[in-house]
Order: sequence, then C-alpha cells, then structure tokens
Amino acid sequence: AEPVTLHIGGTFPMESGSGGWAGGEACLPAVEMALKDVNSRLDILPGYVLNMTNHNSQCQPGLAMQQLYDFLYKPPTKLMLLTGCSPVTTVIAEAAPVWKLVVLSYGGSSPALSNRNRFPTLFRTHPSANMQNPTRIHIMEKFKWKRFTILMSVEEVFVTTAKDLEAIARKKGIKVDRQSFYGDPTDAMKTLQRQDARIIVGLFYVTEARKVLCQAYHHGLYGRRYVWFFIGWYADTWYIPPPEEHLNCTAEQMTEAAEYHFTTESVMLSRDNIPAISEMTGMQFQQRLTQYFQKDTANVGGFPEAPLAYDAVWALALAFNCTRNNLPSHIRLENFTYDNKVIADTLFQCVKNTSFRGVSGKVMFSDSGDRIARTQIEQMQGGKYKIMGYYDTTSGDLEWYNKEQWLNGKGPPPDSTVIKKH
Ligand SMILES: CC1(C)CO[C@@H](CC(=O)O)CN1
Repeated sequence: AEPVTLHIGGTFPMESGSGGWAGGEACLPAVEMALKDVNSRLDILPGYVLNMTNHNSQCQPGLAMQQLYDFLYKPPTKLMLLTGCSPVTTVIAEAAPVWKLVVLSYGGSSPALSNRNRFPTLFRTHPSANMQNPTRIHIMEKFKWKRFTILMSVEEVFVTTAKDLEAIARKKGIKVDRQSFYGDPTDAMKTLQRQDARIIVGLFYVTEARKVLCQAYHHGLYGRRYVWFFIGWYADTWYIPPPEEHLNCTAEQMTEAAEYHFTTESVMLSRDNIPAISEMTGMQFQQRLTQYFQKDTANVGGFPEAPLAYDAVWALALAFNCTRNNLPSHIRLENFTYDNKVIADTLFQCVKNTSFRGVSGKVMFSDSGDRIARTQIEQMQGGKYKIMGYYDTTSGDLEWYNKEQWLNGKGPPPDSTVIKKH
C-alpha cells in the first residue's frame, strides 16, 4: 500500500534581516537530510513518510506569525512545528497550544523560553544560554575567585542569562557586580576600571565583544591581573578587527588583549566514536553536511547548530513512532486535527520522554523542555583556542585538563577579589 504522509511545518532564518541569527543556511539542509534518512528507515514509522512545508522567517517574529497562519489554514494538517531563532520560537510557541501543536526549536537559546506557563508545548534541542552559568560559577570556585563583574549588552537573552548567573553566584556566596550597556560600552568600561573589576564575564554579541576588547586594551583592563570570560560561540578569529568596524585597535593590540581569556559554550556536536541512532558519528554527520556547501563552512550560517537541527527531526520522528504505538486502536496518527486532544496529549508525553543518542550528543529534555547538554571551556593561548575541559551540569562533574596558562606563568591572578573592607 502507498505510505501515508505525515506533514510538519518548519521555519528557517535564511538571512539575518534584523541582525538575528541566519542559521537556516545550514539548518535547512540538515533537516532535509534528516527527513531523507528517517524516511529511508524501515524500522521508524513504517507505512508513513514525513513531509515538511518550510518558510524563511528571516528571524522576524511578525513574518513568522504570517507563516504560522499559512501552515495552519492551508491544508494539509501539520502534526508539529520546527522553529529556529528565539524571537520566532517565542511567538510560535506561545500560539501553538491553541492548535494543540508541539513546537521543537533547533535554534532557540533564550533562557526566557524555559517557561512552561508561557510555552506549554515547547521543546528545544538547542541548549538555553543559562546552561553556561553553572560552568562559569564552578570555574570561579575552582580558582577561589570570590567576586566578579558581569559586563552585558541589554538584549533579552543576555539580561535573562545575567539574572540567572547572579542568582547562582549569590547562592554560593560569590559577590557579583553588573555593568550593562547598549551599543557603546565606553561608560561601562570606565566603571569597571573605577570599581577595580578583575574577573569579568562578558555577555554580548560578537560586534560588541570587539568594542569591549579594544577598550579593555586602551584602559589596560587585561593581562596578569585580569581574567575575561567571553561567550564561546563567536568565530575562532572573532577578535581580529574587520576594517568596516573602524575599531581604533590593530589586530596585534586585540590579540594581546585577548590572550588567556576563557570561553564557555554548549557542546553541539558529539565527539563520541559511537554512532548515533542515525548510524553516523557527529564527525561523519559534519563531513556529510559539508558536501552541501561550496564555501568554507566557517562562513555558513548555523553550521555549528546544524547537528541540533538534524537531531530535532529524529526527536520528532521517534515521538511520532511512540505516539503511533500508544494510541487507542481506533485512532491513527493521520487522524490528527488541531482539536484532537488524545493525539496531542500522547504526542506531548512521547516528546517529553525523548532519550536517544544524536549527532549532537544525548538528546533529552528537562521538565521545561530544555535541552540538557554539556559545556565546553576553552582558553585563548597564543592566538589559538585550547580546550580546557568539559562541565556536565547534570552530574556537576568538571573534567579539567590542567592546561590553563597565566601571564608570566604565574598561578591565577593574586586573590584581588578579597572584598575591600569598607
Ligand atoms: C549559539 C547561538 C548563536 C545562540 O543564538 C541562537 C539563536 C537564537 O537564540 O535566536 C543560535 N545559536
């Protein structure tokens, strides 16, 4: 008999119209690869074939709403929605429950999305930005730093991350100051200097990071007495100033100021040699995806996040499979309509219980639908990032390689963090 088609909708930010994340460039091919792989597997959803309708959201929530109505009011009925960047995931995941739809986000990193009241049916294979906070605190404790400063840009994702970081620090008796800015960090940097900040966690996009680093150079806020933490998902050579940004720092000055800074980022590609459920290892997936592009994948938007998009389709397919096996005999998956509570509830439970080895690592969700992932810590040494270790938030274990370096080979900076006696 002809296989029955199950339809899904997907939004992909193909260009960063609004300066958002243009991750669709790599994530759409990754999703199409996963659909092909799942549809060719006889042991997954036998008798069914998955089909996706997709739109280019340009990371614009308004456009995405229009596309959501297109998914919903143009047949055929969709059984689930895939979304990319945070602003789009926010609006679609807030509306989706009205149509009893589960939303799977492969690109939403905003901590605000971990909210079951606002987003009752949202799950994401992309880790929340908050996942890096326990790691940052663990490193502070490891080096016995009692005080640090958060320097942040006031986008929502960084404001929510900073709040979470401060809360964890307070619980651990670590003193936190916070300096925020929008666009121009000059005043915030002057305050850092006045407050004698020594350990600084930077939360901002890469353009602001370059402005901060250049000012750190000119203010002397770097070197032996300072430790900078930047976000790890900037490009490896992010600190080299692009001419069009007219930074008043040379590449040499930026390289000097960047030396020995730390970064934290969530692991998005499994380094295991054990094949994932798709019978590929993370590296094999990456090699296969590279063939889709003629240009250097370092310039392909969303390439680091592509494993998350690939695994999102597997999570969806396995959940459909689980649903099919758990429905009452008179109800079939293809009977889904936007008011069918039995199928919607069964599907939600199946997604909630997701647990499989993906190309991005173990895929499991917390109760708020968040991806549980490890954090990777690196340090810039001689202009190159070196892996310092991994932190597993679930177990609280820090795998540390003792390869960190300090200026003049000394240990961590003098415990400048002793709170001054007022
Ligand atoms: C690591 C990054 C770049 C964080 O932003 C995500 C996009 C978003 O949250 O809108 C994509 N992945």
